Amino acid sequence: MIHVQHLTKAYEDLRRGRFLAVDHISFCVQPGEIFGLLGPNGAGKTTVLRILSTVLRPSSGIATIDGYDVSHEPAEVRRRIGFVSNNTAIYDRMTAWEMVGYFGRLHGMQRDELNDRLEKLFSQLRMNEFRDVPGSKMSTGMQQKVSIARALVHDPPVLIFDEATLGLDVLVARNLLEVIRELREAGKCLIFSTHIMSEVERLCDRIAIMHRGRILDSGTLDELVDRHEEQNFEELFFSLLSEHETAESNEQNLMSGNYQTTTETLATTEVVR
Ligand SMILES: Nc1ncnc2c1ncn2[C@@H]1O[C@H](COP(=O)(O)OP(=O)(O)OP(=O)(O)O)[C@@H](O)[C@H]1O
Repeated sequence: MIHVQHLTKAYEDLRRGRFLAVDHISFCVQPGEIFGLLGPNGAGKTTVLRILSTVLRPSSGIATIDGYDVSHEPAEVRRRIGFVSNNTAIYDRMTAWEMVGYFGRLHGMQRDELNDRLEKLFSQLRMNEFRDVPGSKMSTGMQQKVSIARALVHDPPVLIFDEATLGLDVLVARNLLEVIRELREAGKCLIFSTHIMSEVERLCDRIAIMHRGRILDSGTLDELVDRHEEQNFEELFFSLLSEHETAESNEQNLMSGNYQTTTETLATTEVVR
């Protein structure tokens, strides 16, 4: 359903010059699967998700959703995706019902079809008790549900969650993860970015660990832990990041003739940790 091949996004800024925010990454996600992108701030997760949702154009590489290319067929891609972030951008004066309906109309849904869909969504997401509450009076949990309903209103097969639990209290975040699991059961294809390890551990079928634009490794939780012979996921995560940083600094040192072996540098890293 989602296919990404050698995807790259280059940026330029005053401090770093030209650099790759996304550096030749590849992965696929199937229907009925939750794929987690895990990485620290600046890893490139949002950039990948913005490319998938057609907001940004890649510098090179290919990304398709249901066979449609994000660069060449953006309208077809947008019909097939829903995007949820932590920025709910709820309109103060619209009620929950009006807001989700408004997005349905933007997707070209006709009145009868839209009403049926809203009834279904509001009961599925348990939103009926606040269907007439305006945005200005909604709790954070209500706002987050509206933003999910808005992303689901046109019944897309693919859902993209970008740090969607950021800033939510524990209970609301837990409910959101529950909704995501239900969407998987309904056969949706889900991609979920976070910097919180426990979320991917609890939720994701497969995980890609991202750092400085690259996917360092990907697989199921068990595959990752086995492959790297680490005690647990946390150890594995930090050791992958530190190996990558060592390799990068060795590359730079090599240029300046100040080369250290990976083992030597890693040993130093262990002590620092
Ligand atoms: N428009 C831009 N111009 C230049 N650099 C950018 C731009 N947008 C993002 N970046 C840089 O690209 C890198 C990846 O950013 P991105 O937002 O994708 O990371 P992230 O993994 O989502 O992290 P975060 O959780 O902090 O958003 C970062 O180094 C960021 O500073």
